[in-house]
Amino acid sequence: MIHIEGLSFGYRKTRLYDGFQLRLDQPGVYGLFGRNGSGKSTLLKLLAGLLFPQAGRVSVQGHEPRHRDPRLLAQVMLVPEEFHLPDLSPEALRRTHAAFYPRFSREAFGEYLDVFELERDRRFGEMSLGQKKKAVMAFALASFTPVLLLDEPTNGLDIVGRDQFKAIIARPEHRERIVVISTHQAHDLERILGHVLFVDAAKLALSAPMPALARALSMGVADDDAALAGVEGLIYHEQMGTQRPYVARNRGDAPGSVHLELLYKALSLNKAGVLDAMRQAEVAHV
Ligand SMILES: Nc1ncnc2c1ncn2[C@@H]1O[C@H](COP(=O)(O)OP(=O)(O)OP(=O)(O)O)[C@@H](O)[C@H]1O
Repeated sequence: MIHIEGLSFGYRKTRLYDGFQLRLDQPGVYGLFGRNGSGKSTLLKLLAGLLFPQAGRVSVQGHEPRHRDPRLLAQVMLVPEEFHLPDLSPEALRRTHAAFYPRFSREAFGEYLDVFELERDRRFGEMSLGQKKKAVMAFALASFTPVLLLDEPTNGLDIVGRDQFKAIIARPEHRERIVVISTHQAHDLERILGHVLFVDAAKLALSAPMPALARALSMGVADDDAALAGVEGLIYHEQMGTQRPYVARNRGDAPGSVHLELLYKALSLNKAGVLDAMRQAEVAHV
């Protein structure tokens, strides 16, 4: 469980969070979105106890991460966007670090390394950046911490690597975890996300399960301006040649399709329109 109440945090020159609230009570895969510099990585570090709130309370699995209680550290795994690894092999990493995570599965680690096509005994110093990232993610996934925080996990992975990552995270053994993924790769990850969080202007602008978004919003591509003019409840549209991808209110009973990249742009440029559609559809948000 993750509970944040009244969080304020800023760096010397940048105020990032002010009265920020967030509650994640259910297991699932949460996509954390926001513009560059909106504070996503900072939020993950606050949850992992690497940064401390200046006001308010952050609670993860019933502990305040700032105390860095070993009982919590065994339950939370953060894979930062940039990391430094000792020059070990994946197998040596397991031998030296798995003991910190009581639920770590040696068997799953081996399977994930196989999925990622990594050799257990090859040293990190001999691996490419993407291969190192896969090795660290295989370890993090196999740790089975109840809370898993991934900062831009697919950055630096090739197309096959992204698919491998999605295939692993969608496996049933991860269903009981809270997985928070900060990403700009909205389209890439939309099939595995169950819930969307959007951070904007020091607040949580949107927190909604994917099915709720599908009930409230309709997204598609109009062939031209005339077709776009026929779309009711238009919230956002853009131009791609003659085509007009759009986000509109879903006025029917059937759930619409959710394209996270379009939603991201709609939220960035017409947040009020999206939130209004959520209110009108009476689906939970924030
Ligand atoms: N150690 C630091 N010292 C001072 N300012 C920082 C520090 N780390 C981050 N910042 C600033 O805080 C803001 C938020 O940074 P953060 O990395 O959390 O954003 P982000 O949403 O993850 O960004 P991106 O999408 O670009 O990865 C940025 O303006 C950044 O310059």
